[in-house]
Order: sequence, then structure tokens, then C-alpha cells
Amino acid sequence: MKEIIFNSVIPDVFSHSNTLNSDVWNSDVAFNKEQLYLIEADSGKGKSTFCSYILGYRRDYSGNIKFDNKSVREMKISEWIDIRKLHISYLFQELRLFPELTAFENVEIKNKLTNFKNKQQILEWFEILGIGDKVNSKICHMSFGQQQRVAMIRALVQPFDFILVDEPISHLDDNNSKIMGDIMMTEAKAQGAGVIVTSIGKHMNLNYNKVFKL
Ligand SMILES: Nc1ncnc2c1ncn2[C@@H]1O[C@H](COP(=O)(O)OP(=O)(O)OP(=O)(O)O)[C@@H](O)[C@H]1O
Repeated sequence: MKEIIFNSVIPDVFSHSNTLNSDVWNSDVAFNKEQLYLIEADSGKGKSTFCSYILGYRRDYSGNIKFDNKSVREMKISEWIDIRKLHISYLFQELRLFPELTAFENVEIKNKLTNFKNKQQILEWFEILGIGDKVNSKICHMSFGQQQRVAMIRALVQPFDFILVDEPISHLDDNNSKIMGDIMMTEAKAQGAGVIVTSIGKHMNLNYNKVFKL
């Protein structure tokens, strides 16, 4: 997949809004591989909604979303499985980690789908992100900022053409935000992938190709 295209997409929840003043909603926008995008918006403007549409979790919108030339509305469940496993990685704002599994198990369960990374690489990321001592801790015993770092590692253990990260550093200090951004960009570059970061204000300090206001 080379391109994600939004054509005149309007979430149903905003369909009666007279104040929709957005670079994305009701516009024609293309996201390309190897490019880095920031989507900025105030709370409730639809950052998570935007991600849910791309991942196929929701389709309560008018307009069209296409992956290259294919409309996502035509896609079958088996195609969505492939998209999520091999083409688009996603870091959920609310993380959606398994609380009763350890940090490492949460990553491993994803990695086992494609065996994309080896254990050494995964453990190295835990160390670099300053949570090397938490590898065998249950997620429910970790702080939210520590969990965000686990969720980023989990998002990186799969092949992808695009990675979407929904407010990934909301609970991180500047140093850990930078480390997380570096790891993500190194992996995205290695895969030739496009990166879409959403932000409510505090955002990863990266060299964005394009900034959209939602
Ligand atoms: N599953 C859903 N179905 C229909 N509407 C939804 C759904 N989830 C959220 N909405 C609505 O869509 C709008 C945007 O919500 P969304 O969660 O995408 O915002 P957000 O920009 O991510 O906000 P925040 O930064 O506060 O998390 C809100 O008006 C919300 O009520």
C-alpha cells in the first residue's frame, strides 16, 4: 500500500455542524509512504475517529477512504485482517494492552503473528526506553507512561506501510518522548513507511513533512 486517500470524509457526528473548519474533514487529502504527518486537534475534534476509520473499526461517515485505488468500504474482513497484520500498525490512545499479561507477553503476543522481530531486539527496545526492569511486570502494575512505551514497542513488532500513533506521548517526559520518537522513526524508515501522529497539543518533536489541523 502506497497511499491513504480521504475524499470529502465527514463523520456522521459532525454532519450537521456549521463550524467544521478542518484540513481533513470534508477535504481531499492523501497520506503517502515515507512521509511524516502530524494531525493536531482540540479534544473531541475526531483524532481517534480518524484513526478508527483508517483501521476499519468504524464506518460512520460519508465520503470515501481509499487505500491506493481501493475503497475501504469494499473490503472484506479477511482483507482487514491482512491490513492490520501487515500494512498498518496502530498505537491506540487508550493503549488496549492486556492488564493481566506481563509487558513482554503483551509484545510477544503481537510479534507471534508474523515473527517479525527477535527477542533480543524487543528486549533492547525495553532497555532503551528505560523499562528494562519491567519486562516481566504485569501491565496492571505499571504506570500509564510506562504502558505507553510498551504499547509503542508492540506497535513496532509487525511489518507496516503506515504507522498511526494516537497521542503517543501524553504521559511521557521530554526525554522519553524523544527516545520513543527516535525508535519509531528508525523503524519506519527501515520499512519505508509513512507515519501519522495525532496530538492534542504536546507532540513528538519530529521533522514533520505536513501538519494538518483536524
Ligand atoms: N464510536 C463512536 N461512534 C460515534 N461517535 C463517536 C464514537 N466515538 C466518538 N464519537 C464522537 O466523535 C467525536 C470525536 O470523538 P473522538 O474520540 O474521535 O475525538 P478525539 O479528538 O480523539 O478526542 P480526545 O482528544 O478527547 O480523545 C465526538 O463528538 C464523539 O462523541
